[in-house]
Amino acid sequence: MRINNFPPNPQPDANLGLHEHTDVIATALIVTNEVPGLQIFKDDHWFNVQQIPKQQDHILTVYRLSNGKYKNVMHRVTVDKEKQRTSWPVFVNANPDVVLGPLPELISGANPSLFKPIMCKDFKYRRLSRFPLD
Ligand SMILES: O=C(O)CCC(=O)C(=O)O
Ligand SMILES: [Fe+2]
Repeated sequence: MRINNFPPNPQPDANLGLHEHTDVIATALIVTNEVPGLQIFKDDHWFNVQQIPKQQDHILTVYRLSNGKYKNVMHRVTVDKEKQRTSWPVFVNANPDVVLGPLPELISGANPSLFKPIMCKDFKYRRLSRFPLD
């Protein structure tokens, strides 16, 4: 779990709390203090994620498992002009000793594998170290 704190900022040109990124892990459950700010990138636009009271946002990082069909969600956080925003993302990691690769049932002659299998711990290390991946 991580705790993010985004103090308010009235300056419109300094309103980015967390730069655009994708998460490394399998799933992130994000609990917030219900101050909006999370945005996702889709079709060349940033969209505000609607806050559903007492619910969690769900970001799935299944790019490799789905052989590229489902993309990791690019997201960022903006800060509010007046209200402090706090979020508690709970990152659900894959088993480090499991091999991560496209699900075999998704691979065919017409849909060849885009990724080499890699141990989850090696994948996480390479992503966090910004080393190249296929
Ligand atoms: O605060 C949020 O809603 C998202 C935080 C986030 O993307 C992260 O900590 O990786
Ligand atoms: Fe994130």
